[in-house]
Amino acid sequence: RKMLSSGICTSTVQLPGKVALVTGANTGIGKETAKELAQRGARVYLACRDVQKGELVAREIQTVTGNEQVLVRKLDLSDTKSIRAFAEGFLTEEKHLHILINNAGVMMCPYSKTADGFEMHIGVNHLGHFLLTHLLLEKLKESAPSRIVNVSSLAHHLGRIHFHNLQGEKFYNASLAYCHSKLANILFTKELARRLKGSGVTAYSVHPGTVQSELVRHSSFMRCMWWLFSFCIKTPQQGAQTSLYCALTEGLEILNGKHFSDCHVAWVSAQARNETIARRLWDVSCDLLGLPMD
Ligand SMILES: NC(=O)C1=CN([C@@H]2O[C@H](COP(=O)(O)OP(=O)(O)OC[C@H]3O[C@@H](n4cnc5c(N)ncnc54)[C@H](OP(=O)(O)O)[C@@H]3O)[C@@H](O)[C@H]2O)C=CC1
Ligand SMILES: CC1=C(/C=C/C(C)=C/C=C/C(C)=C/C=O)C(C)(C)CCC1
Repeated sequence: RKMLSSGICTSTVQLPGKVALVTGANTGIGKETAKELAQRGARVYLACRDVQKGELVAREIQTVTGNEQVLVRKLDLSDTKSIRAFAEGFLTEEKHLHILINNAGVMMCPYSKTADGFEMHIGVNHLGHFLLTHLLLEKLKESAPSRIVNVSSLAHHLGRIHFHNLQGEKFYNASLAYCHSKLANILFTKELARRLKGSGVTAYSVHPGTVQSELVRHSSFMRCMWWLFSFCIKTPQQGAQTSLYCALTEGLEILNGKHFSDCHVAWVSAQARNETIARRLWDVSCDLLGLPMD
């Protein structure tokens, strides 16, 4: 475990008066990320598709950290109506947003579609967070300096953006669909960072490591692997360290748009470095979501 679990966020930054939002915060890496942000005094929004699960976790975080400012709001990233309703509520009730952690994710789902007809991996992992970020961007700019952390994966190395088959209708493989969506997370981060230059908002993508969590729920093989190797893979708390590092470390602004693993800048695949693909994916995503292509 020691070998596979390096990378600890050593920042001592405290967050009184700051507002943070973590998607998929009711379990796994998101829960531990939210807990640490609450521990440091931020008001933390847990954006969860299952509000009941979220409330249980919010109570637990409040008890452990002594921070009452842990709030649960409904967000289903597989439905753009839910994303818009969430954003509308958040923008009405909250003056600031300093830290946005786009953490929620699904892996290896059987072929299925979101409420808007997007393939589930690209729909939830990429397009859902793309829309959410767009809707919250003005608030992030008004709250600058502020940060966006997109939780991607080492698995992006196996990903490709097939623009002619973005929704997996021509061919589909559940593992590769996950990899493609994680590549999209990195391309989104790069293009977002480029567009945000000078705004005081910076964006980072991360690979959290191989982490014990519910991510493997759709694959009995992966569940078995995770169980067999549970002694050596990261705990969710260890998995949260790189997200926390990117959200908290002072002076990280010069690394805007970079990808991190084990709290260090990490190498990404050739496709993930391709600016033309990043720009095209941005435009296609805007088109699919009915957003203006500025
Ligand atoms: N675990 C690992 O080894 C690795 C994880 N990652 C990435 O880390 C991130 C966190 O994953 P991890 O904690 O491991 O996985 P978990 O499955 O434990 O947590 C995923 C979270 O995402 C939420 N979620 C799933 N679908 C939706 C949706 N439609 N709307 C809103 N929330 C949703 C889940 O909610 P619910 O509980 O209701 O299902 C859950 O809270 C993911 O982006 C994943 O790709 C990357 C590399 C490795
Ligand atoms: C081979 C091998 C492993 C498998 C690693 C795998 C399969 C990692 C998959 C990571 C994923 C899917 C990340 C999600 O984004 C373990 C368990 C570390 C134990 C040591 C040997």
